[in-house]
Amino acid sequence: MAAVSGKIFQNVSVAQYSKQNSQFHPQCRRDSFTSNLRSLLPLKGRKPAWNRTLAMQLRTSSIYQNGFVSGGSICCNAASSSTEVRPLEKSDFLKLQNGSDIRGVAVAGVDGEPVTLTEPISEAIASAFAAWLSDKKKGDASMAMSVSIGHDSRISASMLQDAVSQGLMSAGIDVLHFGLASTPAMFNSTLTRNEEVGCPADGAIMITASHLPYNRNGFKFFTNAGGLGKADIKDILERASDIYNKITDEGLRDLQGTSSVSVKKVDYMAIYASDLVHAVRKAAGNIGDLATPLEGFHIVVDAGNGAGGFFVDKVLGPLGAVTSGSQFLEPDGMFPNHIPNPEDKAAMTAITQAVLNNKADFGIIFDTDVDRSAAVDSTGRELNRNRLIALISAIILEEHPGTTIVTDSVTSDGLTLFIEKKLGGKHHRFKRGYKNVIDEAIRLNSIGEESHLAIETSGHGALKENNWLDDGAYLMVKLLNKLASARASGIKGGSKVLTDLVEGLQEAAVTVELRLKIDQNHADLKGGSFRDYGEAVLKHLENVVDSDLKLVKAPINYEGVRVSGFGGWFLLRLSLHDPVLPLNIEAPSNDEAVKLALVVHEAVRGFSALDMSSLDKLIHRN
Ligand SMILES: O=P(O)(O)OC[C@H]1O[C@H](O)[C@H](O)[C@@H](O)[C@@H]1O
Repeated sequence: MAAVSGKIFQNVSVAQYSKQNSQFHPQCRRDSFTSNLRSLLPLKGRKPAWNRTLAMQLRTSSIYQNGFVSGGSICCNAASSSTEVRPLEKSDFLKLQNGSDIRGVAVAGVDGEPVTLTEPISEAIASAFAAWLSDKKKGDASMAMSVSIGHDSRISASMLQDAVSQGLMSAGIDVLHFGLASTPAMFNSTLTRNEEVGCPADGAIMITASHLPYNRNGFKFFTNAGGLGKADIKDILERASDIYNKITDEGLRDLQGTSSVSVKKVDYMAIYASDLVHAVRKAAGNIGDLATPLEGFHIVVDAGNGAGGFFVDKVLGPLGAVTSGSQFLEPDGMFPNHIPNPEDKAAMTAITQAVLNNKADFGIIFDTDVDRSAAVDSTGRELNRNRLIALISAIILEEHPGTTIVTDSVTSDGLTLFIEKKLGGKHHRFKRGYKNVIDEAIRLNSIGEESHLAIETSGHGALKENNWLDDGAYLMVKLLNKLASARASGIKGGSKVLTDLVEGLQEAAVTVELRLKIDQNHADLKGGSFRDYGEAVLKHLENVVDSDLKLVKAPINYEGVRVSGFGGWFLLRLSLHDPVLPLNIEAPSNDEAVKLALVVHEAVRGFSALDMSSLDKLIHRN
C-alpha cells in the first residue's frame, strides 16, 4: 500500500515495504540478527529477549506505522526477512556520529542520500548502548536494567523504535516505550522517581534528528548524569560495529530461548508535563488563583508538526491560558508547514503571524524534539537568538545576582554589554554546541565559579535548577513564570513584562551568517582532512588580522577567529560537524558589514577548496 503525493498512509505493515529497501546494505534476516547479538552482550543473568511474537506485538503497537510516498520519492527502510547482512567497515559506523548525537539517513528515496541508519544497524547501536550502560553501572550481574525509548514525529520513528527495542531486549534490558516524546522528557525519565511507571530508567534513547529533513533520523542517549558526550558516542559506535560484524561473520543462527524482559508502554509526557505545570503554579506563589495562573493570557504555540504539541493541552490548558490559534500541533514527519526550527526564518515568520492574526499576548515555537524554543511578544517582536538569551539571563540574574551566563560563540557584543553592564552578571562566551556550553557551565561550577545558565543562540538552553536539562519547554516555563507572577501581582500589559526585560539590549543593524563550504575532494586538501584544511584557513586569517591595525582580535576566544572592526565584528570558525566554515558578521550598516566581509575575503581567497560564492554575493550585492 503506497501513499501518493506527499501523504503518508498509516496502518501499513512492515512486511509490505520489504521491496523498497536500503541502498546502504541489503536487507537482513532481522530475527536471526537479533538473536546473534546476544552472544556478544551482557545478558545480566537473563534469558534472551527476542522472539517473533514479541516482534509482532512491538510492530503493531507502534504509534506510527512505516509508510512511503510513491513516485520513488519516499519509502521507509524496512528490512525484509530473507537476505543476509553484509559486513560494514568501522568507519561506516563512525560516520554516523554527529558530535554527541548519532544521525543518519533512515528513509530511502532522496537522490545522493543512501540509507545509513538501517534497522540492523540501529539494533546493533542499541545493543552497544546496553553494553556501554552495563559497563557504566558495573552493578550486580543479575540486576535488571531498564531503558526508556521515545521519538519525535519522523516517518521512520516506528521502524527505528522497533529496531532499538530489539537491540535492548537482546541484551536483557527492560524497555519503556514513551511513544511521541520530547528529548528533555527522555533525560527527565532517568531522574524522575516513579515506581508505578518504572522510573527512573537506567538509560534513555531519543529517536530524533532535530530539525533535519524528513529522511534523516538519529539517536540521543541519556543517563542520570546527562546526555552522552562525544567520546561515549564513539565508544558506542565502535562497539556497535563489532556487534554487527561479528554476527555477519559468524553467519546467522536460529533463535532460541524465551523472553524474560518486559516492554511497557508509558504515557510519560503526562508526567513530565505535570511537572512543568507545577513549576509555573509554584512561581505564581500564593497570590491569586494558584491553579490557573495564566488565566487571561492568550498564548499561541507552533509545534511545527514535531513533538511539541503536548504543550498546549498538557501545560497551557491546565494553567488556564487561552490557546486558540495554536498551529501545526499534529505530529507529521513530512513537516508540511515549515521546518520545526526556531533558527529558521520561515518558522519565526509563521509564529509571528499567528500571534498577530490572533491578537495573542504571546507566541511560543519549538523545534521537532522540543529541546529548543523561541518566543514572540504581543507586538510580533521575535524573542529568539541573542534576545532570548538576554531575556532568560535577565530572569536568572534576578534570581542569582552576579552569576555567569555561558553562551555559544556567535553571541553578539551587545549581549555581553547587556549581561555585564545592565544585569551585573558575567558573560562567558564559549564554543558553539549545546553540549559544549552545558559542560562548560558544569565545569565552572565545579571550580567554584557559579553559573546557572548555559544557552545557545540556536534556542538550546539548560538551567542548573533543572538538572542542566537541555529543555526548550522549560525555557518557556521560565517566561511563563514571569507572566504568571506579574498577573498574580496585578501587573497588566500581557507579554510587555517580558519585552521590558530586554530593554537596553543593543542590537546590530546588520546580522549575517554565511556558511563557506570546503570541497573535500579538492586537490588543495592533498588527501588531508577538511578539519586540517579549515584550521589552516583560520591560522592564515589570524595572521592577516594580527598585522592589520584597524582590526582587533578578541582577547579571549575559544573557537575560530573573532575580530572587531568597523564598528562591528566577525567570527569565522569550523562547523562542529560539517565541512563548512560558518562566518558570522554583525555591523552597524551594510557598508561596514561588507568591509568586514572583505577582510575575510582577502585573507582566504587563496584557499581554492573553499566555496566563496556566498561571500562574493554579499560583497557585490552591496
Ligand atoms: O557548527 P554548526 O554547523 O553551526 O552547528 C552547530 C550546532 O550543531 C548542532 O545542531 C547542535 O545541536 C547545536 O547545539 C549546535 O549549535
